[in-house]
Amino acid sequence: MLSIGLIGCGTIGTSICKAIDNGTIEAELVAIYDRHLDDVDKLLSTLKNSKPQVMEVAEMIKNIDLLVECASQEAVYEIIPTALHAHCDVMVMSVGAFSDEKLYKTIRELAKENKCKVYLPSGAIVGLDGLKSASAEEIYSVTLTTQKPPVGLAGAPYIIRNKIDLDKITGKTVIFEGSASEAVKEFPANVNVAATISLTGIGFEKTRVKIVANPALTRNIHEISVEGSFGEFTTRVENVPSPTNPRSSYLASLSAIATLKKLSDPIQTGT
Ligand SMILES: NC(=O)C1=CN([C@@H]2O[C@H](COP(=O)(O)OP(=O)(O)OC[C@H]3O[C@@H](n4cnc5c(N)ncnc54)[C@H](OP(=O)(O)O)[C@@H]3O)[C@@H](O)[C@H]2O)C=CC1
Ligand SMILES: O=C([O-])CC(=O)C(=O)O
Repeated sequence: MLSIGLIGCGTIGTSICKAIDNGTIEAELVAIYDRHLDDVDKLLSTLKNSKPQVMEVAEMIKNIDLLVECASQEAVYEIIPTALHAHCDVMVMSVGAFSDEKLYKTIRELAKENKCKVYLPSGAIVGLDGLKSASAEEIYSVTLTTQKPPVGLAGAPYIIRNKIDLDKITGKTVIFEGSASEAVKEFPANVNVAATISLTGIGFEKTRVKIVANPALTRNIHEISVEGSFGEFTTRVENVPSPTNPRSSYLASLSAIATLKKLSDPIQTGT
């Protein structure tokens, strides 16, 4: 059975651990870690069948087949190269880190050298299958429009640097328009999906991102519009925010669980 170690015991990490614990994912949860040890303890107390050890990455990678990152973009720098050196496969949620071309190339090369896989779930968006198919030929444009309630953008470096008072936003307001490359740096915990789209489609510079704060919403909406030699499509998802982290949509947790489930399934659907 697949042995899993997980870094980041917040919203997505907790959902994954529970899905392993209740048998939805066929795997053994061997080790977990978070920089907030009280969050680790809280999670451990909810698990009925799994008894993971609390270990930092250096120790964890000696005991697992697959390392799951659901922590932060900064964690990707710290842990993913280390795990690949140790021949562990990895699943990354903080995909925005890959806008750093040097990091992306290093991880790609390490994965090849060590015969490892790097799994990047679709996360909070729908339509990655179509984009992947379309990328077999020419794609002319890709645009992501993300709308979140103002609280779903709180804490982003762009909001803080530009002193945007989210409490004062009373109507639908465009907060940011630019490349995916800028978007994932300015909103590292809000639009990792822009990175997954960029890696699948036409890259971080050509992918356009618009971020809208909309106080009338209770859901996180992501719309993707793609034009290419295949024709064009638009997808739209209205995501329920995770109760424990309004920035992260619940679908992102489900997508991580689905990716891990797929690893033990002999039949693989979708492109
Ligand atoms: N690909 C996608 O579609 C999506 C990706 N995400 C991303 O996935 C990641 C997890 O999301 P979510 O579970 O909602 O986040 P949470 O904030 O709920 O949980 C993350 C936990 O990991 C901890 N952490 C961060 N960095 C490290 C580190 N270097 N070492 C150990 N622990 C660390 C955090 O601590 P602290 O609070 O101190 O940072 C926090 O306790 C985030 O980066 C998020 O932006 C989220 C939604 C969709
Ligand atoms: O969960 C979402 O709606 C998207 C998100 O936070 C991310 O991509 O970082």
